[in-house]
Amino acid sequence: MELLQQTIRNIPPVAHQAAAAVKRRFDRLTKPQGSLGELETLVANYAGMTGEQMPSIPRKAMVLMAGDHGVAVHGVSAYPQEVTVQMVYNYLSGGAGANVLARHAGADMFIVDVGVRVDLKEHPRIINRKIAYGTEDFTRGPAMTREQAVKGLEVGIEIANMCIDQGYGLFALAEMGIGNTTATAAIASVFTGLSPEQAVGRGSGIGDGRLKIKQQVVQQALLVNKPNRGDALDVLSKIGGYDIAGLAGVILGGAARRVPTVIDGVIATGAALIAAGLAPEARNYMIGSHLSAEPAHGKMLEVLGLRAVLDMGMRLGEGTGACLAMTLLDAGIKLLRDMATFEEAGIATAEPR
Ligand SMILES: O=C(O)c1ccc[n+]([C@@H]2O[C@H](COP(=O)([O-])O)[C@@H](O)[C@H]2O)c1
Ligand SMILES: Cc1cc2nc[nH]c2cc1C
Repeated sequence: MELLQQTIRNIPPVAHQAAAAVKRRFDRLTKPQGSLGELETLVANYAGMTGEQMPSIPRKAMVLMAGDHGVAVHGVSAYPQEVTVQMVYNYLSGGAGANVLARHAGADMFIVDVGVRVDLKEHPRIINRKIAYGTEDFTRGPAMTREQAVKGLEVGIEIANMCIDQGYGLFALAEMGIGNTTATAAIASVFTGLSPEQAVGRGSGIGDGRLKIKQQVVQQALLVNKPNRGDALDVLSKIGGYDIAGLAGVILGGAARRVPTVIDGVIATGAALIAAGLAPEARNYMIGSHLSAEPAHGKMLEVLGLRAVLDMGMRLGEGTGACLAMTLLDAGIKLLRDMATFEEAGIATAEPR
């Protein structure tokens, strides 16, 4: 609890001067003013987070939190629960979508077991921080205890600190957990006011029958647990997951040391809602990536004040959208640093209006 509280207290305000300096430089570059659109905003916001007026390409860490969800017993996923652990081995061998796009973005992957249902085989690349063998079924009571939720958050903070100590300057959130879109829909319903029917989507690709069950499951979870939206730790412990807790911790740990986090899809955004509930200032260190196909995602981003930079119908999770967004941020930083100014190129500036 101490690490969590201290981390929250340490989150600094953003450096508005650095963001303003970036905007001024974009206006001096050889292009019509504002013509790089949201790419300019992305880099300016990033500069406000890090405090650098002339940011360099950051070293990138993708933190993938894997955990199982007790609610999976209700058949709310299109895939069996074993897929969580099977995909963890796929990440370790480098063959998942997450691995391909992390390599594409130049990000190193940190694969963390925070709550997978079984013991994993020894592997040099797995970071074992297992808190429990999956969450409890939250239609019958809380998914975890408050203490376990704090532990999950502190795992994320610890991993963030370890990465920052190693020189990483940007995080991408990534997760794997069969059933985690059900937990996320419940969290989304609490923080956005969407009804369970509106918040629940097809996740990994369920049909109409499972969709109906998933809606009932979320409704039941809210009825049984009565999560208090004013207490994010209450929400996380009752209807969250270890993967979500760990990711919320990464956001907080990064924010406390001015390291921004690219959020990824609907589950990572659920973690972002938890982080923002615990520390509203943490929102200033979040970067949106894509708009997931899950129906609640747009509203969740809106509540957080985040903008999705991509809208491609993606719904894989695993940090795949966050990786693509990181490549856009890199492109923006390169433009800021490498384009010529009007003065350097001897090009006439705009006519007065
Ligand atoms: O990131 C998203 O927006 C997203 C949307 C739908 C599914 N997923 C992934 O699919 C898994 C959860 O789907 P489900 O149907 O088991 O809840 C989990 O491992 C997520 O990484 C991810
Ligand atoms: C194969 C597979 C990969 C995933 N990655 C994230 N969620 C997933 C769900 C499945 C089923």
